[in-house]
Amino acid sequence: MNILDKIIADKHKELVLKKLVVPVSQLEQSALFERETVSLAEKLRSSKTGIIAEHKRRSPSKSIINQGLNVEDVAKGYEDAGISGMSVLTDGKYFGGSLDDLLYARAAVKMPLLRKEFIIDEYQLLEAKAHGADVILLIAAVLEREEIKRLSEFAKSIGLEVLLEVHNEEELQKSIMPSLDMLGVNNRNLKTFEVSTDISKELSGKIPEDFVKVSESGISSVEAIKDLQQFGYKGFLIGENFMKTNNPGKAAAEFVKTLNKL
Ligand SMILES: O=P(O)(O)OC[C@@H](O)[C@@H](O)c1c[nH]c2ccccc12
Repeated sequence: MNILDKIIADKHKELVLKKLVVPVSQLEQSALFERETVSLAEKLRSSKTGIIAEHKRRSPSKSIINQGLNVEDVAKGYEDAGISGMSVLTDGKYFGGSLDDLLYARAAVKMPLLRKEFIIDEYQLLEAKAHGADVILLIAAVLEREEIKRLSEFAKSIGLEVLLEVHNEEELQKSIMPSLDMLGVNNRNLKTFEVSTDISKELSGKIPEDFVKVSESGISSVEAIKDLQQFGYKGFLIGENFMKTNNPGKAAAEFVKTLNKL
């Protein structure tokens, strides 16, 4: 079984247990459930730099990235860096994250927050909303077209934006539908962990204009961004490059500054 299949199998188990402990009614009672969300797509459309910085403690491909930071400090640092939004990994087993991370980030900042999770069920969308997310991720590699449709429409109905992630043309073609806001191309193949921005370039022309294009993973230089901007990308999801430092906010601020100068 590849890692992605393993993660999804675990997610199914985790969800059965979670639903026993926290019923939907409880999620809907969260004060955050009524919160008006902020649009990441709009921020990206109007930004010159379009950085979405991620909070990621560890990953299956790199093991430990940074375990010693406080998520609120990271969130504030990112916000002060003038980026467009933040991605918060909430998977515990493989990425060392939690819904509490999302909640603490929400309490610390106003910018759009993406719940970075392996979404397979509406319940996780209610959780995202109840913990202060503005945007959710759907991964085409693990969802059928009908599931993408159902989940994205549900997300939109509770005010969440949708970033759909693909890794190849087949995933892209099966996923295009009006209930998506942003289309992300993951430069990391989640099955083999190989990283190359070539895939973002290859797929760029096949993404319809109405979606904001996001290039995800393996980005560590401003030159790579300048290059991807030529292919129409407006958003750039960066994790490790900032998280591996002891001050991700500062690293992001310097990155944005250099990018603005180019
Ligand atoms: O740390 P990187 O290489 O900058 O990548 C960030 C982000 O794109 C990556 O964490 C990611 C992209 N899609 C995902 C899906 C699940 C988990 C993680 C991811």
